[in-house]
Amino acid sequence: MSSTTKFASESGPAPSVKHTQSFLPGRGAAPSSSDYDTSLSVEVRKYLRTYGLTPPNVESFEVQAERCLKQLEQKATAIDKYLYLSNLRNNHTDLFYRLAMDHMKELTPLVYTPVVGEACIRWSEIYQQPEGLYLSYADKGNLASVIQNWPAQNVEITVVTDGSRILGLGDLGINGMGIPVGKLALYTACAGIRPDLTLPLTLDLGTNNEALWEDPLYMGSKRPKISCEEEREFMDELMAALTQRWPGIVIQFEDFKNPFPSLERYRNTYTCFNDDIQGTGAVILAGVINAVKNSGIPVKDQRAVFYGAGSAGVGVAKQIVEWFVKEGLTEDEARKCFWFVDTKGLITLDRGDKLADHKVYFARDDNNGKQIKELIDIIDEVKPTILMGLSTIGGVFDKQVLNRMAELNKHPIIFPLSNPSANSECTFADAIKYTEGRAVFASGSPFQPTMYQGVLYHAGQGNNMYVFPGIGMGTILSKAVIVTQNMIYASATSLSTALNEDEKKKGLLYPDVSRIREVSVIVTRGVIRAAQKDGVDREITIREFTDEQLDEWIRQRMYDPRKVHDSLEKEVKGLLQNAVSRQ
Ligand SMILES: NC(=O)c1ccc[n+]([C@@H]2O[C@H](COP(=O)([O-])OP(=O)(O)OC[C@H]3O[C@@H](n4cnc5c(N)ncnc54)[C@H](O)[C@@H]3O)[C@@H](O)[C@H]2O)c1
Ligand SMILES: O=C(O)C[C@H](O)C(=O)O
Ligand SMILES: [Mg+2]
Repeated sequence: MSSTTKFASESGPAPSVKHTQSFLPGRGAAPSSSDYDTSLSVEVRKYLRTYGLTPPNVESFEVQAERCLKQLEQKATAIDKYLYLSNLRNNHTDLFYRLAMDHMKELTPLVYTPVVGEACIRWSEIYQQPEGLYLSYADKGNLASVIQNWPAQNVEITVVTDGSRILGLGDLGINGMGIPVGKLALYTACAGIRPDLTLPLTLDLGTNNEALWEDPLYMGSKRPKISCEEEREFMDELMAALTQRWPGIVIQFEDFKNPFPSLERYRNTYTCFNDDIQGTGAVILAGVINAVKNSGIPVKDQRAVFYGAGSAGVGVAKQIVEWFVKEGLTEDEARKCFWFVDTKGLITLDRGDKLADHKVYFARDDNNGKQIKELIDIIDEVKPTILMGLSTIGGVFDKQVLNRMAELNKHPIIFPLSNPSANSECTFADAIKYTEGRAVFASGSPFQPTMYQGVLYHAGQGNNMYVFPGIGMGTILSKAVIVTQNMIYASATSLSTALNEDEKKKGLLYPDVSRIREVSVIVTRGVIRAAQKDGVDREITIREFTDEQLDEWIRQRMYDPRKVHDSLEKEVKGLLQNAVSRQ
C-alpha cells in the first residue's frame, strides 16, 4: 500500500489541537477552549451546554489572571514555567494571549528566547502534546496528503524549520519545534494573527547531531541530514503542497543552517521570507539607524566589525548597506564600511580558503596580504565604531575587547545579538562596566537592567520579534503575492520611527517591549504600503486609505482575546433574545 492510500484511509478523529470555534451555528461543531472560559455568563454557558462543566462562579479576567500568575510563580524552574504556559495556550488560548499581552515583558522570555532554547534542547524529553506539524523525509512524495491531516481548514501563516541551526545552539533536529511554536505565539500576541490560522512546521530531514541518535527519547529520524540535492527536491514539493492546500499562505523560513538557497529559489514565486536573514536584517537596521543618528557620526565614517558571517550577519550587513546607499554612499563605499570575521579570522579574498558564496560580497581586498585572526587585533586594525556579534559564541566580547571599543569611541555601538542569553557575545552588565556606561547596546535575548556607579541602565533588545509579526501581518492583510525587499526594508524604517517621545528622550534604540502591539501596527502599515508601491498587493480596497484609516483597519483585523469573549457573549445573548421574541 502506498503511503498516499494509507493516509487517506486513516482519517479518524481529528487530533486534539484546539481551535477557536464554538457550538454557534455556522462556526463549526467542536467545542473550543473559549467555550470553557470561566468568565462566561451562566446564560451563555447554558446555551453552549458547558454549564456545569466549569466551576460555578463567573469570574473577571483579573481573577483569572491572578490565578494564572500565582500558578506560574509556583513553578520551580524555567522549563516548568514554559510547560505551564504551553498548556495554558493549548487549553485556554484566549486567556493565555490576554495574559501574554498584558505581561509582555515578563512572559516573552518564558515563551520565546531565552527559555525556548532550553525547551528545544530538551524537547523530546519534555514533550507533552502535539502543537504543530512534523514532515519527514520518508514522507517525500506524499507531503500533500500528510498536510491534509492538519485539522484547521484555513492557515494564513506557517513558520518552518528543519532544526539544523536553532538559535546559537546548533543542530537540534526535530527538537527545534519549539521555535516555530514560539515564533507563531508571538505572531499572535504581537500582531494579532489568529492563533487557529497559524501552523508550526518542523521538517524531520535527519540530523548531524550524533548525540540525538544515541538519545532513546529523541522523537525524530536517527539518520544523518539529507544532502543539499535531496533537500532541494523536498523543499520544492513542500512549497507546492503548502500553497496547494492554502493558496494565500505566508511561509516563513526559520533557523535553517544554510538558508540562502531556499530564499533565492522561492522568494519570487512564493509568498515567503527568511526571518534570520531578512527579519534580523530589518530589526538591526532599525536599531542602527537610531544609534547612528544619536551618535552624530556620519554614515560615511561608520566602520562595522561583524563577528560571525552566517545568515544573520550577512543579512544584517546587506540591509545596512541598503540604508547607507539611500543616505548617499555608493554601493561600493557602503560595502567597504564592513569587516567580517568567521572562525578563521578576518574574511579576506586572499585568505587562502574557499569562501562560502555568501561571504564573498563583504570579503576585504584592501588588506595588502595581511591576515588577522584575533578579534582584538582586528579591532586595533579597523578601529570600528560598531561591533556586531552574530557568531553563537557567548562571552567573546570580553573586558579587553569592550575596553578597546570604549577607548576608540565616545559611544561605541555594541550589539551582541546571538541567542539565547548564554550565547550572547557579552552580557549587558559587562558592556556597561567595561565601557564606563558609554556603550550603545542591544542584545538578541533580553537582559535585566544593570546598575553602574549609581546609575541604572536599561538594555535594548535587538530581536527580530520587533518586525516579523508585522511583516507577516502586512503580507497577509495586503494579500501580497510575494514578499519584496522593499517590504522588508519598510519594516525596518517603520520600526525606527516607532519610538515615542519618552523612549527618544531616554536615547533608546527600540520601543519598550510592552508596546509591541502598537509597534506592530506601525510595522504592518509600512509593509502594506511597500506592497502597494511594488504592486504586489491584491487587497486593492485599502489602497486609497489614509494612514490613520489604514491603522484602524489593521487594528480591527487583529485577534484580540478580549473581543472573543465579548462577541461570544453578545452573539449568544442576541440569539437567545431572537428566540424569545419569536415565541
Ligand atoms: N537577534 C536576533 O534577532 C537574531 C536573529 C537571527 C540570528 N541570531 C543569532 O545569531 C547567531 C548566528 O546565527 P546565523 O544564522 O548567522 O548562524 P550561522 O551558523 O549561519 O553563522 C554563524 C557564524 O559565526 C561564525 N563563527 C562561529 N564560531 C566562531 C568563532 N569561534 N569565531 C568567529 N566566528 C565564529 C561562523 O563562521 C559563522 O559565520 C545565532 O546565535 C542566532 O541565535 C539572532
Ligand atoms: O529566535 C530568536 O530569538 C531570534 C532569531 O531568529 C534567532 O535565530 O536567534
Ligand atoms: Mg531564528
